[in-house]
Amino acid sequence: MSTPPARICLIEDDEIMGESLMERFEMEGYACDWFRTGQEARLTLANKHYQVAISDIRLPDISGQVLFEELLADGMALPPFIFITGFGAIDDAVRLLKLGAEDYLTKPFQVNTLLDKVRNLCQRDQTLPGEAFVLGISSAMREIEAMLARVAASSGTVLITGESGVGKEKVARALHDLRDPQGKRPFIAVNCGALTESLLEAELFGHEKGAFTGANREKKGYFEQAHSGTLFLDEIGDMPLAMQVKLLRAIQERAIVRVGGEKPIPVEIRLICATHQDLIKMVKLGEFREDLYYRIHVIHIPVPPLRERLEDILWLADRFLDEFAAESGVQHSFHPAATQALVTFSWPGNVRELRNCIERACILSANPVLTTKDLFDQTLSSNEQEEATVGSLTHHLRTTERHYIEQALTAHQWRIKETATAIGITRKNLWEKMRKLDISAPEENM
Ligand SMILES: Nc1ncnc2c1ncn2[C@@H]1O[C@H](COP(=O)(O)OP(=O)(O)OP(=O)(O)O)[C@@H](O)[C@H]1O
Repeated sequence: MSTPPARICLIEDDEIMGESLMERFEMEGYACDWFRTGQEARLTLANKHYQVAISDIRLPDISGQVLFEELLADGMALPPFIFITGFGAIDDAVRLLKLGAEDYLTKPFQVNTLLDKVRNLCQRDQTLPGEAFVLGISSAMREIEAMLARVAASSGTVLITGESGVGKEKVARALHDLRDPQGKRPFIAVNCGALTESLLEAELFGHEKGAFTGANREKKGYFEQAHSGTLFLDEIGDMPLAMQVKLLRAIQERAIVRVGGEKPIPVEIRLICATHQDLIKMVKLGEFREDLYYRIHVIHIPVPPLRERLEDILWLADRFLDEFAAESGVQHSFHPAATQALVTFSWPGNVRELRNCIERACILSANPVLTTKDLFDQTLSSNEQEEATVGSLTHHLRTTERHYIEQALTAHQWRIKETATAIGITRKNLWEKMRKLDISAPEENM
């Protein structure tokens, strides 16, 4: 798998400066997202992984310092920040370094100096352990990756659960690849729900010549084809009860008997099962064998739905853009409003739906910058729904800002001047925000 380019978040309102930096970064092989306002950058930083962020200190809507403080207060994992300060604003820069910024440059500066710093930070990020990000950047998917690394050495049966389209097969494939990085062993995927009972047995275990009408020659089943590698049984909950007994026997005995045959054939496989169904409930209803459930449940990996791991959305979306660019030769990108819409949509069909949505937009859009309409015109039935998703984002930001300001005020005993200084805004600005966000001091502080 080729390594994706290091990603830079550039926050700069000056058109000439922004454009020339962006061009230079792209020439040097980086992927760069350029934001003109702090608010736009904030939304994306919350949901996308960058190796470096570069921000001007003076932005039209918010100071770079306030933006940085707000991001820190949101408690998210931030990339290293390099600030660009005006001449003589050393005090600002020192304050930012104390807050945790990585570095600063004073205007005018040599672009090569900035590039050196960026290069060093990107190298540092790549050397971090466990940062290969095969499945996603959310903590949930990173935990799954860490778990796969632990499980890879064993041969225990793995059960992967999760809603349809969350990437269960992708997880199974990642586990297989960990065990077989050279790609020399087979990975056989079977959808148990797609085959009838009689077909399933012959497909899984194979058949001897003459076993049934039409069996003109002997045939190896999926178990034998997967020998020395991985057999992935998707939709295991759809497997008929009679087949479940046969599967259990094959797992216990590490051998199969072909349809029409008698001789057990030993098979050495890693078995991975997956389902979107609630197997425990099925066991209680007598629809799934309890003994098989315990046999395949040795290692359980639940994959959360996409709406519960928002950080993965834009990371995946960018991967899909790169994937389709490699096919079509046209590199699309997202308009900032489209980026917001991607994050706020609930994705009931999970990663599959996200991928389809981006693929469709890449094929149909005449413009390389994809808009919300390009992505969602067919998914959302009306403008009202679109407004509703954006509305919920506004609500989220308002709630976050309110919470942050209330916390800062409480920490400073509701003293306006101190709080305003601490969060890097003027007293007037703080009063305005309090009025806008409907924040008032508790009675004991009045
Ligand atoms: N981490 C990921 N990175 C890239 N693509 C992904 C990832 N996860 C899922 N996908 C893509 O999303 C689609 C659905 O993934 P997958 O088939 O693995 O889901 P699933 O949970 O097994 O679905 P189902 O329950 O329907 O079998 C596929 O096109 C897959 O390539």
